[in-house]
Amino acid sequence: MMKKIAIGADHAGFSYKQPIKEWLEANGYEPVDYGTDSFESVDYPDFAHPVASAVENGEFERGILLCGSGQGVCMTANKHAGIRAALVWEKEIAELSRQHNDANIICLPVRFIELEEALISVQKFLSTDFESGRHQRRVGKMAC
Ligand SMILES: O=C(CO)[C@H](O)[C@H](O)[C@H](O)COP(=O)(O)O
Repeated sequence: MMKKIAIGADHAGFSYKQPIKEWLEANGYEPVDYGTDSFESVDYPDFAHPVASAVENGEFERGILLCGSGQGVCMTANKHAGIRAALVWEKEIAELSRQHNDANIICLPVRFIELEEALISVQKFLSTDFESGRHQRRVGKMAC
């Protein structure tokens, strides 16, 4: 199931969507693209909600969201009860978001991260396991 990855962006995240899709395909993943498809100004919740819903309902194990700062898509995705969306700006944060937080969506700030760092972060996000143990207890306390 992990092989299918949901990906979505607003206009500010659009420029990294294609390179990330190409990296996913080159590394054995199957990206499913929820848009947007141009630099025309759009509203990030219109793309973050569908990706979050698809991960939440089990269609995908992981998702990738892109916007200018990463904040808008992250805040939107985290409105979904089954989502743990992580704002990631470098690879170690990506690893920690998996090891400690069992993140199921990575949110990348395309206006503030180099493409190479974004790609390495995606790689870490997809290949790092949750450590469980004390972290499972904490993740279990997230819901309110
Ligand atoms: O949600 C955001 C910021 O909280 C994202 O970074 C958006 O991509 C950004 O707000 C878009 O800004 P723009 O001036 O409309 O291009």
